[in-house]
Amino acid sequence: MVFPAEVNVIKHPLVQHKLTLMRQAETHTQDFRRLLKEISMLLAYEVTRDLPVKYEKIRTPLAEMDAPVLAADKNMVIVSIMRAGQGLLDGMLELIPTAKVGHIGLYREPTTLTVVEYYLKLPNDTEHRDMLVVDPMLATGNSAVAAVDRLKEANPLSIKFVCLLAAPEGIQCFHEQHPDVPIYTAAVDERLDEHGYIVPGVGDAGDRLYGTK
Ligand SMILES: O=P(O)(O)OC[C@H]1O[C@H](OP(=O)(O)OP(=O)(O)O)[C@H](O)[C@@H]1O
Ligand SMILES: O=c1cc[nH]c(=O)[nH]1
Ligand SMILES: [Mg+2]
Repeated sequence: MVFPAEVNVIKHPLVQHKLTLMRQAETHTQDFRRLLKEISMLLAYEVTRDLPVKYEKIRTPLAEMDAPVLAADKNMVIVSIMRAGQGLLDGMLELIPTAKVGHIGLYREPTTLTVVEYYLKLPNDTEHRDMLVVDPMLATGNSAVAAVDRLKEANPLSIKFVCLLAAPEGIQCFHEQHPDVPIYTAAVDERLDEHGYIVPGVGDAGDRLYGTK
């Protein structure tokens, strides 16, 4: 499984407009969650551009035709990095309802920014599936690297990492460890602050999604 490293920034105006709304400090939980769901559908559209299709004979009201459908033998697994990954997962599943879902529970220890894994549950046929790993934030990159380290053990056909925002530091770290995994993001921000938060960013994605502190 070796692909060239890539960062795909989805510059579509709808994505950028919704991201701006999410960034604003006065945007409350309900709207933040709705906007992330809407953006995740648009990201899903971009990240699935190369899905294979096959042709099946169908009948419209007027004629028969060979029409494209998703090739059933190339189903996907979407893995959410909990907790904030859930905010991307929901929209993706609306667009790709046949995908199976895995969960990996990780949190960033706030002082050292190292990663603690607390949960892992994957479908048992992952080696026959293409995998999308979703988490809104790629900050230091530690969480994404730890997740993909673990998920590679399940030997999926391919892996793509999908986020809302990435910091240059996180992209570099991720590429060093996983040069074969392309990144899809709505924006690459300026930098990390001294607490490892993305600046200008959206703040703490999990807290803003679920109204915690
Ligand atoms: O690139 P990193 O520096 O590792 O930071 C990114 C991680 O931080 C956030 O999760 P958090 O640890 O806050 O957990 P939560 O989703 O449960 O809020 C975010 O959802 C990523 O998983
Ligand atoms: O800016 C950041 C960095 C890590 N996790 C977040 O939720 N936000
Ligand atoms: Mg958080």
